[in-house]
Amino acid sequence: MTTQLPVASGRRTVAELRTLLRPQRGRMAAALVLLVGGTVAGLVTPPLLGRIVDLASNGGGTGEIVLTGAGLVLGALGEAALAACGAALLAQGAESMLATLRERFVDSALRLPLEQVEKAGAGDLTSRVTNDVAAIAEAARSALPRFSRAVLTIVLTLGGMAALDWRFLIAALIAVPVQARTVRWYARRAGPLYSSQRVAVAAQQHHLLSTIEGASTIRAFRIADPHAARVGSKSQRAVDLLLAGVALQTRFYARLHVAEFAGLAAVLGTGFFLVRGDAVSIGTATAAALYFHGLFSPINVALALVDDAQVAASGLNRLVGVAELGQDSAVSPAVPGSSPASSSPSPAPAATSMPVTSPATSAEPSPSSPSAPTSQPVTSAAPSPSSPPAPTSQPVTSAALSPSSPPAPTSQPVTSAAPSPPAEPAPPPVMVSGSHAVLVRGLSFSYRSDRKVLSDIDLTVAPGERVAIVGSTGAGKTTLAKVIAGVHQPTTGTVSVPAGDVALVTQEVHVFAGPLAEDLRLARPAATDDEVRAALAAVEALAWVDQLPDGSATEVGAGGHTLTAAQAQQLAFARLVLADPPVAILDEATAEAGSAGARLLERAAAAALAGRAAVIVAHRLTQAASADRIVVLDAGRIVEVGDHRELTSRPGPYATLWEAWSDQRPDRD
Ligand SMILES: Nc1ncnc2c1ncn2[C@@H]1O[C@H](COP(=O)(O)OP(=O)(O)OP(=O)(O)O)[C@@H](O)[C@H]1O
Repeated sequence: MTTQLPVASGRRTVAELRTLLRPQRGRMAAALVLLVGGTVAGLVTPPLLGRIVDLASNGGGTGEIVLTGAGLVLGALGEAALAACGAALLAQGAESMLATLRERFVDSALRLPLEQVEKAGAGDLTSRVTNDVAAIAEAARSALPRFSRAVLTIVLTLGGMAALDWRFLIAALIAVPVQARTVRWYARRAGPLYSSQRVAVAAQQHHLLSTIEGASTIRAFRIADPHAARVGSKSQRAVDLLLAGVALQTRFYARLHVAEFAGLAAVLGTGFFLVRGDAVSIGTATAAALYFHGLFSPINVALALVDDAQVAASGLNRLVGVAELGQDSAVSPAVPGSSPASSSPSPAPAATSMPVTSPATSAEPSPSSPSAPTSQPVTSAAPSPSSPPAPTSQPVTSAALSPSSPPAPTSQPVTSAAPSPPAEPAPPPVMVSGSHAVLVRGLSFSYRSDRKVLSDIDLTVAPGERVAIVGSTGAGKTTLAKVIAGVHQPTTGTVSVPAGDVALVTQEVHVFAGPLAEDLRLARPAATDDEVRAALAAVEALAWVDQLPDGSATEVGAGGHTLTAAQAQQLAFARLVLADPPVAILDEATAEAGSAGARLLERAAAAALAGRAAVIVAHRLTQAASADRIVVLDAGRIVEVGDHRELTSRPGPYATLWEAWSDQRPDRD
């Protein structure tokens, strides 16, 4: 089930617009002055035409008529020039505001908790950056200048009518109640309709995208028909709502025409009686009728643009919704305990002395472990609520390594990760005996409330230690890796990665479009050419990279040189080398390739992991055999811990897995 990303309220959006408007104030004020000037220049036309009527009916001189005609031409030219400049300035200002909002949206979207994006589906974000931005851009470019001019024309024309004779203004205002009712009637229906249109289009795009992305799976399982039917029903819903919008607009215009008829009849009738009573000349009555007729177009434009405004406003609310959400989540890592990799939905224990004497199944480092933590006791104080926010580390390492990497956690040495509100007293310091790279305490995790996927996990990984997680399919290996990496938040318990960044490398490696070296620099933008080459050499990729048409400058990714899955995986390892995080999580990173390729990738992984703590989800048990420690998971619980020699020397779950795997292995390496 998908959960749409949030939509901001109208009030929040207006507040956001006000902030965006601040730097554009000068430009917008100049635009307003120009537009008012243009409108006033246009409003001289009806009185001048009325004057020509009077001159003609009273037998005035040709010279005077020509002079009035010249005034008409000047008025038209002035109107055109001033209005064009004003509209251009207004559009520029609006575009600049939109550009800023778009940048903030992208920035926020990249910081969103992955879980939230996954729940909302890719279509939601995509439709916000495509359809919504297009609707707002269109409104900013064309609707806003037209709307501003229309409103100015209406206001100033009504003033012009009053100047001719106040009774013309009263007659013209007869149309207003009908128009006001029409607008209210329309706005009540249009808002919800456009919102549901956007939701329907987002759902349609989401299903379309996921169907295209999963095309090979759909074909393999022969489930094309139900998928096509699902896309069809989503499309039908979007079409129905779009047609409902067209029907609504038609009824809207029909009502407006009634208002126009009533208003014009009233103005002409008033003119007739005023001329008969010698209160005004025929020319003045003509000017009043022309003024009122001149209102048709701007009133229709302004009211019709209510339509565009509704569409743009609903798009704007959706953009601001994400922009604000991203700000919230960007801020949250600074709050003690709320960073992805150091989170705790439940309050941390008051004080814990570690290492805790662990039961046989607790995955503490064994004393014989080659990289056991130092025995020097380290007191690490959990940040108190009043302490300054922990500095957030660059999100570059994790984000660049895998599309499913989480935002980087805080780099503060947080061992206790209670999300205590500021009002609560500071949690007492947690005593940690020995340093650690990853500390998992009492962790449980559920995707759905009715089923625990992980239960009572305690795991400590020492700096530089390599821990392999093994277990049968569905045991919870990937889930544990993702929780440690911060992709998922623990349901209960704590995960802390005190040393700073953690990088997740999965087998779904994304190669970003662009030169290969730039792809690697996503992990470390400041990396020199030599560092990039050294990283490639470390993972044994330099030889084939040098053979590419333009070496490391070769365009790769979508539309560029196609890389094999193994090459893409090597690039992911090279990014890991460049990012140089103290902790790396590998999830089946070498499971893709065939046997020879797998050995190459295993060497690349080993090189990339050198010197850092690693949690490796091991499907090939050779990965487990070479690890410092092996953690065996079964149905979400740790059932066995030890190194390969230890675990194969006695009967147990790992020995059984090893035996079964050794029997199947064709190469027995
Ligand atoms: N996104 C999800 N939503 C709901 N349940 C899930 C989700 N991902 C995994 N699960 C369930 O959680 C359990 C553990 O899955 P997980 O992928 O962590 O196991 P695994 O040991 O990595 O398995 P495998 O070796 O097949 O990858 C399984 O029962 C799986 O069906």
